[in-house]
Amino acid sequence: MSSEPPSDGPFVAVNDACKTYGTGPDAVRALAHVDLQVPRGRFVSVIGPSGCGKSTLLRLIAGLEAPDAGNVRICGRTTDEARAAKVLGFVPQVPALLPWLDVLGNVRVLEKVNRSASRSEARRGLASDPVALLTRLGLGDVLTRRPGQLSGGMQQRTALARAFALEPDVLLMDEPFSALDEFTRESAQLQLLDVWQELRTTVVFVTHSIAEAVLLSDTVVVMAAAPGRVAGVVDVDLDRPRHHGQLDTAAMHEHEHRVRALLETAWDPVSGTPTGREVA
Ligand SMILES: Nc1ncnc2c1ncn2[C@@H]1O[C@H](COP(=O)(O)OP(=O)(O)OP(=O)(O)O)[C@@H](O)[C@H]1O
Repeated sequence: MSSEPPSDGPFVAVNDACKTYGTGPDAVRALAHVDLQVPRGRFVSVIGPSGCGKSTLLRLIAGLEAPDAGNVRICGRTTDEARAAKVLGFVPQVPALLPWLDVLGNVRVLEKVNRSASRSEARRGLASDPVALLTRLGLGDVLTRRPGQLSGGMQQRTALARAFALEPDVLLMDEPFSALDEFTRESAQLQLLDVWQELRTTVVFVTHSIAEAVLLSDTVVVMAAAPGRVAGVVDVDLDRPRHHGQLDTAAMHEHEHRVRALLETAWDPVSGTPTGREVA
């Protein structure tokens, strides 16, 4: 089966997806009629208050859970078909590294079993060279260290390298930098941008950070809670390649302001509760 997407249409499409956990008075509407379209090669972030359904949305795209209504298509396929074709990669909040393997071993371990068949035939530059990939992510000096000998930032960058090395068509990331301190986080963002700029993998990235979402993304999808829904979308037309020098520019602040304004339409930042206002 070819991994090439249809020439038209989005690469990742979430169509009118609904997901409710539980029943009766305890039911939680985690997602209510959510639509999301991600074109090929785009970096899309999903941001929103705690409990608005970001992780649920990612799990639906990953095929780890099924929507109650609506559907998800990856490159025209169902999520089951996409998983069978190994076109989906996932970077969780907590990196799941194998403690008995060193950094290089952790990146190489899944290569043969998990790389999608189409990719095995056409391995591409950076992703096909684990040492080069790890070096670009700032890990060239720690290739032989085990996870227990790494900082949290190093562990997460190893997990990123492993995900990119599998050359997924779609890479899903669930707050991969949330546990890192600000300084470590900034350098991890830059290294991610550097690798992504070359590989241009289609990414859906969940974050709580407005600055991170704007810096990394082509598009920021803002979600609201109770029920989980899309409050609005902000396209980020800042030049690429991106760099931290852009963080303190008027253009960056303007985009951040638009994301924050959307967040505030559906979430009261003082009480931390949903306003209940639906956003057009
Ligand atoms: N397996 C589950 N069973 C019951 N309720 C769930 C389950 N998973 C998620 N929920 C509920 O669904 C809602 C959305 O959860 P989800 O984890 O997707 O939100 P989130 O936006 O990712 O939150 P956070 O930013 O805190 O990680 C929450 O109210 C959560 O409590």
